[in-house]
Amino acid sequence: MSKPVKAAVLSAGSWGTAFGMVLADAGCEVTLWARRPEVVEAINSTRTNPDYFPGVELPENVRATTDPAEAAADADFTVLSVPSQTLRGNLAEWSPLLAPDTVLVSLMKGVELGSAMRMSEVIDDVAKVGPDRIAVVTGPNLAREIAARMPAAAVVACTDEAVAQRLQAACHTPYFRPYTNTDVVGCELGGAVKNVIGLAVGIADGMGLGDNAKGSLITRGLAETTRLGMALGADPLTFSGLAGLGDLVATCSSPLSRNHTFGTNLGKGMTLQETIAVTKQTAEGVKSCESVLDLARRHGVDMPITETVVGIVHEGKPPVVALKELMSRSAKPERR
Ligand SMILES: NC(=O)C1=CN([C@@H]2O[C@H](COP(=O)(O)OP(=O)(O)OC[C@H]3O[C@@H](n4cnc5c(N)ncnc54)[C@H](O)[C@@H]3O)[C@@H](O)[C@H]2O)C=CC1
Ligand SMILES: O=C(CO)COP(=O)(O)O
Repeated sequence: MSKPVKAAVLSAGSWGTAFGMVLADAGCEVTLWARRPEVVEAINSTRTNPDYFPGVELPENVRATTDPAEAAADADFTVLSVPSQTLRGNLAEWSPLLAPDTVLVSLMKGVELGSAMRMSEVIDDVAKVGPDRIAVVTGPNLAREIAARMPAAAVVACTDEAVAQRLQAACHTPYFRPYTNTDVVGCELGGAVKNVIGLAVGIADGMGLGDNAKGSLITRGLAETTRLGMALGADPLTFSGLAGLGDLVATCSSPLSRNHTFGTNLGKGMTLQETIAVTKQTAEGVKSCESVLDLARRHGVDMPITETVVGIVHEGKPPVVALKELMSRSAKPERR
């Protein structure tokens, strides 16, 4: 019998815990790293992570530790699931602990502030493992639904297709169907920018602008995501796949999405501080809207919806004023 695949998942937040369950259900031996001892204790003694998924039983082959070295030892896959803006610091600490041939897997959907790097670029910058040992999991994967083993498809992307196939096999379950893709740039941008568009749609929903507005924002949001992707060398077809349209539709239609909910609260008139105070988990678009806009400007790409979100979230622009500005931009052909 062949040895079971080992996976370390750093850390045990919402998506880390749910994806750890997927890996375990697919037959991997999974070790979750959590910062807080009480989370580790709960996982190991009650088989639940009550802060994130109360009442959901974790599979037998998931255990937890507060020691990142213990989690990372011998791992075939080292899955990274921290907020995008803390990844660089976290990985700098973890890099010396990584198993020699481990594949680093990013679950994160963000762009780093300051450097405007995608998560796989930050990983390579810090861990220096090369793109063939860095993979990305993305797509319409709201963690709470996955933890309830509700069906979803996903994309596992790596420049080395054989590595993507190994990861695909390691996370394929009856309820989680991963497809491979070698367009890492497109897959990561799809995930990061959909959080920004999710904020925009949430704001529109909060303002009561209706479903035509939602359909328009989703479509024009995808258009600006595709423009950015093409400027960065992505395959435009990636954006009509799970990492693009699929994820965008799930986020923009679900009350489970933190980005969508964050936007809805702003659109209803909450201040930024009030909205941050009621948001318990990571809403990546709040910070990444600025880094996505930075990336777009570096490449001369026009992203009006992203710019509007930055105006509302970071510059205190009232949503009604931002909407008026967005609608009164000069008329254009749909494709250019
Ligand atoms: N929750 C979801 O449905 C999905 C989330 N994602 C992405 O996964 C990534 C992680 O998000 P979630 O798990 O949802 O967020 P979360 O807020 O539920 O969990 C974040 C985890 O990181 C830990 N953490 C926070 N600050 C840290 C620091 N400074 N150092 C080390 N650990 C720290 C927290 O303790 C927590 O375990 C994000 O990039 C998100 O966009 C992607 C797909 C689905
Ligand atoms: O990325 C996600 C679903 O695929 C989760 O979206 P939120 O981060 O907005 O909750």
